[in-house]
Amino acid sequence: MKIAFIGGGNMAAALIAGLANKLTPGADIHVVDPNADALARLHKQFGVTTANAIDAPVSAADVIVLAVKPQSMREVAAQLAPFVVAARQPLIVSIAAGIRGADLSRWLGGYGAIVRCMPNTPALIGLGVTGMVAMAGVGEQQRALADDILRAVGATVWLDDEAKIDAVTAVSGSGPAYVFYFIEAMQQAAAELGLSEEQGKQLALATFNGAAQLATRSVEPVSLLRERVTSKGGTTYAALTSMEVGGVKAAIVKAVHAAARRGKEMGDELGAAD
Ligand SMILES: NC(=O)C1=CN([C@@H]2O[C@H](COP(=O)(O)OP(=O)(O)OC[C@H]3O[C@@H](n4cnc5c(N)ncnc54)[C@H](OP(=O)(O)O)[C@@H]3O)[C@@H](O)[C@H]2O)C=CC1
Ligand SMILES: O=C(O)[C@@H]1CCC=N1
Repeated sequence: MKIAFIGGGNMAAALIAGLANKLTPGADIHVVDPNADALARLHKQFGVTTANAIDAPVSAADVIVLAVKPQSMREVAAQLAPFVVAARQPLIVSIAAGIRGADLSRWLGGYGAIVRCMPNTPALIGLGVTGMVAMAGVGEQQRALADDILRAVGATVWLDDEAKIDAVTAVSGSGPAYVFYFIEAMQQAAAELGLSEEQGKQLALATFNGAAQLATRSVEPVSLLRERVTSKGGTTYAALTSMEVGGVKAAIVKAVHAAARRGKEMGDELGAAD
């Protein structure tokens, strides 16, 4: 299977790391990006072929992954349109936040074989999760192909309604950043309490890994697992009370809503009719 990536930045690199020489040989992955350093790194690491502008190997691809910034998508789609027409019905996979399938299809000259995906960066180590929705022009085989690609880098969750992808973006697309933010806060507190940087890192990361695994493997709700840590009048109670007083949970819920709103807003702004 030949896969072309338009855009070879952070998220493309995470996906390529999971796919190259696993689902398909590195040499069957072609990456287009104006940034020569990014291309050199990807070529060296994974053996992918590269180009600084859309070229013939893109037309030869079975799957074209659009991994540029949402703000670049319209221009890139216009550049890509003649190559898609020349090709044999490739599957287009867009990972851009906000960009709606109908807008992308219009920019591609009415091309409809588009799957809209929202992966996340743990794809880099095969532990990603991707929300996906197929546009009406996607056949069963292409839908299965999209699923194979994203399952090579983690789990997939199919949606029946494209509007829900803004929620996926807010929860799991952006989600790793919230987790890293929480880990940073734990590490800062560890340092303030006199632990070394290394000790704080080890304790915070092992706690996140352990708690996430416990929650994943447990049949019980996460709230019950939380209660089991919280002894009456004890240390966890003191911490959680402080978080409640500080409005931490409400702030997190509000933040996730802000991300979802931003996704919709980007769709409105960037997809506005020509
Ligand atoms: N980062 C994440 O966690 C996630 C990102 N996404 C989505 O993935 C997409 C890419 O994000 P991310 O990887 O973070 O962004 P990056 O900025 O890291 O990557 C985008 C890349 O596209 C390149 N580029 C710009 N214009 C073109 C062009 N005309 N043709 C080919 N390549 C071009 C950029 O080059 P240059 O830097 O020189 O402009 C850059 O290397 C976005 O749409 C984002 O919404 C989705 C899920 C998660
Ligand atoms: O921040 C963003 O817009 C992208 C989409 C999800 C994660 N990063």
